[in-house]
Amino acid sequence: MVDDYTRQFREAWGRVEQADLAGIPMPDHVLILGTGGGSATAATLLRTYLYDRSEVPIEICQAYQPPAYLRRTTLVVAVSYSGNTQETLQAYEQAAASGVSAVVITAGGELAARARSYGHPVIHVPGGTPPRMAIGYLFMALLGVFHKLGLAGNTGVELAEQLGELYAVLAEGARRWGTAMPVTDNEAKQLALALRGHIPVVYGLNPNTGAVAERWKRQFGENAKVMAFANLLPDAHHDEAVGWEMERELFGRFFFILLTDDQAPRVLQQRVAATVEVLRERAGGVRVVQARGRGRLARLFSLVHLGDYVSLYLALLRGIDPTPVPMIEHFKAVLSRS
Ligand SMILES: O=P(O)(O)OC[C@H]1O[C@](O)(CO)[C@@H](O)[C@@H]1O
Repeated sequence: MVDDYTRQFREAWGRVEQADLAGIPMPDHVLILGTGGGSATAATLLRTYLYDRSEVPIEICQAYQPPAYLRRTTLVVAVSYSGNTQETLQAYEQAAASGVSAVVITAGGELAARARSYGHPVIHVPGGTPPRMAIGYLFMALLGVFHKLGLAGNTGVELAEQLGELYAVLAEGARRWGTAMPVTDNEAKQLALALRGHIPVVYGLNPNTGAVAERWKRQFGENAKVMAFANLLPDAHHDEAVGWEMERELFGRFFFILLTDDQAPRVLQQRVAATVEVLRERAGGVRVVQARGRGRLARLFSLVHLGDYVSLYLALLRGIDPTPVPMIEHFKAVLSRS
C-alpha cells in the first residue's frame, strides 16, 4: 500500500473530479466530522494545506456531537472510510437532522446508507484497506470537495502543478524508503532502528508540519503498537520544554523527531536548532527530518510517507504485524455490548 501511494492519490483525484456537488450552496465555514488515523488525519492535513489559502474557517469534530453553531451557512463534510465509526455516525446524524448541507466521503457502511436517505452527495472511495492506509483516497476526496466548491484558494493550473509534484514525490519516496533500498541508504530503516527501545516524541512546526507530527504519532500507535507523543513548536517551548529537566534516566527513554520545513518562517527554524541543542545533551536521541519538494502538498506528504515507512519498519523490528489493531477492536466490542 505504502509503496503504491502514487497510484492511490492519482486514482482518488480522478474519482473526485466526477463527483456532482452542484446542489451544495456556498458555505461560510466548514465542519469536518471524522476520527482516527485516516479520516481525522486527512482533515488535519487538509486544514494545514489550506491554512494560508482558504478564507473559510475549517473545524474538525472528532466528538459524538457537533458544536452548537451549526446553521444554514455551515457545510458539514462527514468522512469515515469504513462508514461505521460510532462518533462520526452520531455527529452526522445530529448535523443532518438539523438540516445543514452535507457531503459524505466513505467506502460504504452505515454512513453511505444514511447519506442516501438524507439525499446528501456521497463520494465513494474504494474499500479494502485499513482506513489509515487509505489516506490518499480520503485526503484527495476532501481536497476535491473544497476545490469544486471554490474553497481551496488556488487556480486549477497551480493545483495541477502541485498534484503533479505530489505524485512524483510519492514515487520518489517509495524508491528511497522502500524495502529494496538497503539500510545504509534508507533513512526510514535507519530511523526505525534508532527508535528501538525508545518512546517516540514527534514535534511538528505550527502550522507547517504539525498535522504530520500527529500522523506519525498515530502510525506509531496503530502500525508499530508503540505509545508515542506529538506536539508543536513553538507551543512546546512554552510548557512541555520545562519537563525536559526531568530525571535523566527517564528522559533518556524519549527519542525526539523534529519534522521541519525549510520554507517555514526563519523563527521556527531557529527554534528547531535551539531545541536540538538542548535535547542532544539529555534525550535518548534526536533526529531532524526535512520536508522534500517545492509545493506545500508535496512537502506535507513527503513527511507523511516517510513516517508511514518508519512505523512499518518499527513494527517489523518488533516482530509485530502492523495491520491488526486489537486494542481498537477491544473498545468497539466493549461499546457494542453497552
Ligand atoms: O471512520 P474510519 O475512517 O473508518 O476510521 C475508523 C478507524 O480507522 C483507524 O484509522 C484504523 O485504521 C482507527 O484509527 C479508527 O478506529
